[in-house]
Amino acid sequence: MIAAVLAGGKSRRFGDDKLLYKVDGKPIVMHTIERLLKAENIDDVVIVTCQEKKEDFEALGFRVLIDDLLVGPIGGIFVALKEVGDAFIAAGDLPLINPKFVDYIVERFYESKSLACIPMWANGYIEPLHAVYSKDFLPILKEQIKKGEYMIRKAVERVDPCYILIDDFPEEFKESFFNINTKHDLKRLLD
Ligand SMILES: Nc1nc2c(ncn2[C@@H]2O[C@H](COP(=O)(O)OP(=O)(O)OP(=O)(O)O)[C@@H](O)[C@H]2O)c(=O)[nH]1
Ligand SMILES: [Mg+2]
Repeated sequence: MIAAVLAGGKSRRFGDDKLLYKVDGKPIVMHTIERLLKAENIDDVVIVTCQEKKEDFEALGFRVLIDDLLVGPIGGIFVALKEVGDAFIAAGDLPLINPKFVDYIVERFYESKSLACIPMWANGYIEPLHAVYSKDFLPILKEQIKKGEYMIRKAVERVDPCYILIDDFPEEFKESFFNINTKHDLKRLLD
């Protein structure tokens, strides 16, 4: 399966582009990508970003898809599924993403034959940017975007996804969802 890394955000909370910010000599997004490529079920990575940042991300050596919808992550998912079919969707700012957890989610997706396989916390909060989606989810996404409804949760609730209960997993798996939003979050990464 292809992993599509969403990289079209504005990093408003971070300041400059958080995905290109270097930690241990590597852009944060490369930490995410290298971990994704360690997953046995992931064959390759594509990066989904906006036109202006195309060259910056191509320089990392991966295929870049252009998201010109400008509607947030839901647009990135739409572009990814349209171009590559079924995909593991990952936010670019997940430098501790766990390859074993990625493999597990992909396996559950194949077994369940659902339109999406999405991790969920005990309180019902979902992690839609660390999840697998089927290309058959495209018509739903299209309708939602057309309506101006950009919350991924709303699209997901229209189908019967396979939810993966995160709290059933050991602590090390939960780190997989650690994402960088502010410069302060870098501290935890360097610990
Ligand atoms: N392709 C694409 N990716 C997006 C879009 N909006 C956000 N993302 C990505 O989705 C991931 C999670 O988004 P956020 O954590 O909110 O990142 P952000 O929007 O850059 O940051 P803030 O401006 O601080 O909210 C990041 O990897 C973003 O680059 C979009 O419109 N298109
Ligand atoms: Mg955002």
